Order: sequence, then structure tokens, then C-alpha cells
Amino acid sequence: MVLCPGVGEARPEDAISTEDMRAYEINAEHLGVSIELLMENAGNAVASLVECLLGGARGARVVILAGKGGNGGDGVAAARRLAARGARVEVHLSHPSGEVSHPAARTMLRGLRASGVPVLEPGSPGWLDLGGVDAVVDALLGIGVKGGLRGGVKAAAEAYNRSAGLKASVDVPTGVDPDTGEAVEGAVRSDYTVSMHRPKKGLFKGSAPLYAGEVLTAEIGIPWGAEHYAGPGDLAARIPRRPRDAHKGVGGRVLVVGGSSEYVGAPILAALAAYAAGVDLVYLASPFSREAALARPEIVPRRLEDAVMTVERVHSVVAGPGMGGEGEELLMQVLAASRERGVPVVVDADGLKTLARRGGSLWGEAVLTPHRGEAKLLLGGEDLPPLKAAREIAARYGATTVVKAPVDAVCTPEGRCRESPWGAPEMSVGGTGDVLAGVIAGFLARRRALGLPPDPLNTAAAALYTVGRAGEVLVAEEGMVHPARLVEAVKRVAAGRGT
Ligand SMILES: NC(=O)C1=CN([C@@H]2O[C@H](COP(=O)(O)OP(=O)(O)OC[C@H]3O[C@@H](n4cnc5c(N)ncnc54)[C@H](O)[C@@H]3O)[C@@H](O)[C@H]2O)[C@H](O)CC1
Ligand SMILES: [K+]
Repeated sequence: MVLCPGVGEARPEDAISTEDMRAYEINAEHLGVSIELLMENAGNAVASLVECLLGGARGARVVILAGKGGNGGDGVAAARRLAARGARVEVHLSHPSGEVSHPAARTMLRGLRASGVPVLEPGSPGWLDLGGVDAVVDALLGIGVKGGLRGGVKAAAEAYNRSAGLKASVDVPTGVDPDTGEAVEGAVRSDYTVSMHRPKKGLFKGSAPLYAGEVLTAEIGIPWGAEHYAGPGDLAARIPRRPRDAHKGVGGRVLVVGGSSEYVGAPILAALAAYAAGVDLVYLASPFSREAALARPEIVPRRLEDAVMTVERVHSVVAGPGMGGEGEELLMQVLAASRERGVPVVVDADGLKTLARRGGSLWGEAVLTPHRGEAKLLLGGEDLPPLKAAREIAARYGATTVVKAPVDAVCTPEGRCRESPWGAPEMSVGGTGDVLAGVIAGFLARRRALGLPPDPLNTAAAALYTVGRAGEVLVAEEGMVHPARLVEAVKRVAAGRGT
């Protein structure tokens, strides 16, 4: 590995998806680390690598090929830093400068004006003339690449590949898919690729290594908490937006199984919360589903005895709210049917008591949502702090486990964990647990309906942030948390109107 300041080894086990990267970026901003700062750091890392590889920046002729998105922004920041170190730098844009689409990249371009670096647009004399360059940087496309190379990007990638200078790509080689590693025609071939924060998964797949050259990573200031704590990035990046021309079916369908002679409201709240999370259709199987549907016509009633056969129609299931002791057999049948059909299931409330009594091993796409009392039951009486309890229950029952507490914790059976500090003490009111179960199931359904893997750990994190934030919004606006109002607030936060 080349030894240069500011860059490190890229290990496949550290690789992340573009979805992860988008989530971390937004979470970082929420935690006080701005995108501009991340971009500046990315540019600095690129500048330092080029300087190091050339054995000094002073007098070196460097051309930065910059696209109109964030990747171009990294390149523009690198240009300013290299110029400040004495390099003879030019920026060649793939597009007219008025078309820069990324807000932070626009800021970088403004900052570049004062540095004396020439900025060449398509059509200006000398555009894509890379004769005699010592180094050329590919800052054309990063994780925002879509489809084959077009327009100025295509022309710039051709010039890059013909150039005799040292070649370095920012984040990913332009034209290589950051998730799958697939390369489109005309993708750039580099000597080095410096991937921001962590290497992107695609860099290790298929033919990507041929294009990337040596892969390095640069630490750009994303704090640990942006990965560990649930945040708005999990909602924005992991829960797909509904396409504007959405037809019925893209939002997913959820089945709620619960209720008993004693408890009526819990499964209804879970059903309404699933709707608030953006799904298309919620079936309710309970002893009173017809009455529930008369009061709330959006609920599709199912007889309790039809619960098991409804599993095959849905993208996720909530089982347990308000079930009492009456539904043990049914719960076990619903779990078996869900597992057999690969449908993720959220087990809450009385469903958890049944599991604690019967034991047994679930699967990673089952999500248990105990509060601390239920966690203690599941652990046979042992009282552990939330994070430890989540880790232990997840390992013991083989299911992703959320332990609800002032700082919620969620862990997978393999021991990967996240926490969520959002929410308010007023959320201890009855019904918030039912709402959370419905939102987790709703988000799981929305991912599955679009063919995305359910990813229960990060999907639960998105739900924890959403419900916690909804509670905060309500406390700020109304001074209290009423469960039915919480459903309304979830709808606003999930639709991007509550932050
Ligand atoms: N995520 C982070 O924390 C940080 C990311 N940084 C850098 O930003 C890019 C991602 O930026 P984004 O604007 O989302 O995407 P791109 O720059 O890759 O490009 C989008 C841009 O390009 C156009 N486009 C897409 N596909 C094509 C194509 N095939 N042909 C032509 N043009 C295309 C599209 O229209 C958009 O306008 C990330 O990779 C990092 O480099 C920073 O480091 C800050 C932190
Ligand atoms: K690139």
C-alpha cells in the first residue's frame, strides 16, 4: 500500500453501501458536522494524496475533472487546496458552471473563484486538453451515478483514459457502480481511488478493481455517532420515498394480528401507525376487526382464523399487541407461516410473553420489541441495561431485538447494535409501544414492496428515530403525548414534514 498522509487502507470488511453513506452523511449533519465540512475534508484528502504521489505540489500541473454533484465538489475543494500549496491547477467542469446541482459543491465553486484557479466549461478553449499534466483527478461521478456516461462526463472520461498523467479517482472510479461493481462503457481506469469515509462495497466486486487501481480510504470527519445512533439519515436514505406516480402496491401491505376479549385498542393503534409509516394497505385480524373497520374504514378486517392464510398476502406482520393469553397457539402459527414465507414479523407485547414462556429460536428478520419489563421476562428474570439486554435477547432468541428505554437499543443476533436517544419522557404513556411496532412493520413492508432487503437493524433504527422525533414534536406543540396524536405526528415526520 502506498504510504501517504490522510489516506489509509481499504478493507473489504469495512465496506458500506451507498444507502449507508447517504444515511451517515445526513446523520452527521444532524449531529453538527456539516456537509461542507465533510466535502472540504474530502478535498483535502485528495489534495494530500496527489501531493504525496507527485513528491510535492509546487509547480506540478494538475487537472481536476469535476462533475456537477458532490463528487465534483470534492474535486473543486481539492483544487483550491492544491493551488494553495503551489500547484498549477485547472478545473475542467463536465457542464456549464450554472448547472452545479449539489448545494455544498456550489459553495466550493464560489470558494474556488478567489484562488486564481482557472475553471473551464464545455466549449471554452483548452477544455479537456490534458497534454503535459502531471496528475489528473476524476471527480466526475461518485455514489450518484446512474446509467451510462452521458454528455460532458462521457467526453471527460475519454480524455482521462487517454491522459498520460498519474490518475486518481475520488470516491469511486466514474462509471463503476458503487454497490454492484458493474462498470459501464467508457468507465475510467485509475491508478488510485480514494474512497470517502469507508470503501464502497462495489469497489471489491466484479471487474471494479481493474478500474479502481489501488483503493484507499480517507477519514473525512463523520463522527462515530452518525453510524451508531438512529437519525434522520436512516429515515431519508433507508425508507424509500414513494414515487410520485406511485400505483397501489408500491407502499406494501401489513397484517396486524392481535386483540382479545380484554384489549381492543392496541392492535388498532399498530394498524394506524403502519398506515402513518406510508404503507398501502393494513389488514387487521382480531376478535373485533369488523367493528374496528367500521370505526376506521382504512383498516381491512380479517377474521382471526384467517390470520395465517393472510400472511402470504403481506410484506410484513405485527403479532401480539393486546393478544392476552388467549392467542398463544395462533401466535406460534403466524410465526411459523411468516418464517416459511420469508415475511418479516414484529413481535410485541403479549406475543413476547408467549415467547418467554415457550422459548424457541426465531430468525433475523423477526423483530422483538420488548420494553424493559418484557426484556427481563425474556431473559428469565435477569435485569440488564437496554443495550446489553438487546444484545443478549437477540442472541438467545435468534431475532433482531429492540429494547425500548429512554435510550432505545436494537441489536441483531450477530451482535451488531445501534441506539436511539430521540423521544421524550412524556412518551411513557400507554400505546406508544403499539405505534412503534406498527411503524417498524410499516417500514419493513415499504422496503420489501420495492424488492429491497428488509435490513431489520437499520429499518428499526429509522422507526425509532421517526417515533422518537414524532414524540418530541408533539411535546413541543402540545405539551403531552396522546397515542392517537402520536400516529398523526409519525405521519408528518415520515413524510419529511416533522423535522
Ligand atoms: N455522502 C457523504 O457523506 C459525502 C459525499 N461526498 C461526495 O459526494 C458524492 C455524492 O454526490 P452526489 O451529488 O449525490 O452524486 P454525484 O456527484 O456522484 O453525481 C450526481 C450528478 O451526476 C449526474 N449524473 C449521474 N449519472 C450520470 C451519468 N451516467 N452521466 C452523466 N451525468 C450523470 C446527476 O445528474 C447528478 O447531477 C460522493 O460520491 C462523494 O464524492 C462528499 O465527500 C461529502 C460527504
Ligand atoms: K469519481
